[in-house]
Amino acid sequence: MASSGENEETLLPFTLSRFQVSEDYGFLLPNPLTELPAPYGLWMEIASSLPQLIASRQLRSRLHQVPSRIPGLHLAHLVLSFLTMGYLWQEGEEGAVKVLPRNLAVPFWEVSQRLGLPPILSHADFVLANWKRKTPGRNLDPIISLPGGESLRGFILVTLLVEKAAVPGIKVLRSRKPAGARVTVYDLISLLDYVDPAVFYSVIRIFLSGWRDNPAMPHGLVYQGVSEEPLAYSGGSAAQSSVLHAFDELLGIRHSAESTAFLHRMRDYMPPPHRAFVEEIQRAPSLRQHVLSSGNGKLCAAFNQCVSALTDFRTHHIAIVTKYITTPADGAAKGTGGSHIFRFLKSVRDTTREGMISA
Ligand code: HEM
Repeated sequence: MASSGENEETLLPFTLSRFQVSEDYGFLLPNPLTELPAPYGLWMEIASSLPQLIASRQLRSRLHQVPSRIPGLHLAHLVLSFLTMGYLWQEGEEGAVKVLPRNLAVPFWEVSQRLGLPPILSHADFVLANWKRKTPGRNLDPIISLPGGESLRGFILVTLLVEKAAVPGIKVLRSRKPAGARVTVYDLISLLDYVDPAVFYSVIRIFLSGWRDNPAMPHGLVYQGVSEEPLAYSGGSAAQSSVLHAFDELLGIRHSAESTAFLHRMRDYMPPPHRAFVEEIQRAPSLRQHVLSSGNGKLCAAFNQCVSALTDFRTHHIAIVTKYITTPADGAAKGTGGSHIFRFLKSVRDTTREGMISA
């Protein structure tokens, strides 16, 4: 079923409301709000004393105290990204639209600019910002869902638990002290058994698809009111998670030029502070070099254990991708990010293994 945002736009009637012109108030904003919701209270408080603050020359110092972070932006991006994916893929791959309407595109673009995130659903939305406790201290649930039922919930939560399980490892990166807890990523990934491969392939994969290197949207997407030229962005993928990027950099893993180009492009989909974290580790003095030059056997063994765990994770992940993409697709593998996935995943796994220090 072909439905185009452009056609719908040309059919719209010439009504006042379409142009935000009121029947009763004309160009005036009807019934303007007089209070901002709680997080913006400080702006309101300062604004209501503007003449006094200017007269006493205190305005600048007061404004310097206002936090630059606008609360709620992550939730806004999460919501708009899910709405956008729903809008795009409502009719499946064959019925994708070419234009994102202005009322979604403009706020999504503005919120994305503020956060330094791309205007598409990324791992940062799908997983990092998309969790809540069902009851305080109890089970977790995604905040927003797409079609896919319990399989979608399982997929989001398992990926989230992998992020959580990596926390001791991330702390080591910062403090350089031993973690004291071993990441049980395999056990977590086994929980993917709750995700039905057929549902993943035919439903979840579609809603995570982007509009770059995607035959269903070869020309990208026009963000109406933002750009007349179509824009191309990759879909959501855990390749955008900072965890593996950080561990790769710490252990000095060097992937092939092609894989590195893809993985570095995925860094553009990370929240900028997380990208900066990964880059900081990349710039730090080489741990591998330190271990090598120490001549300490125990240190070498510990280092190799880390590389081996990372290799095993990637081997396990290849088996998962076979189960969830190759098998349901009957051999015609397509990546959620549109890469030649097996060549890529195996190359990344093999170059990880090559990071071992030989005795
Ligand atoms: C149903 C489960 C899963 C499927 C079908 C799947 C699929 C894929 C695919 C197709 C790629 C290639 C890049 C792309 O096309 O975007 C990829 C990459 C990646 N995935 Fe998954 N994935 C799954 C679960 C997970 C989980 C739970 C994690 C853990 C956080 C994860 C971590 C990664 C990472 C880190 C990469 C980048 C390649 C690497 O660094 O080895 N994936 N995945």
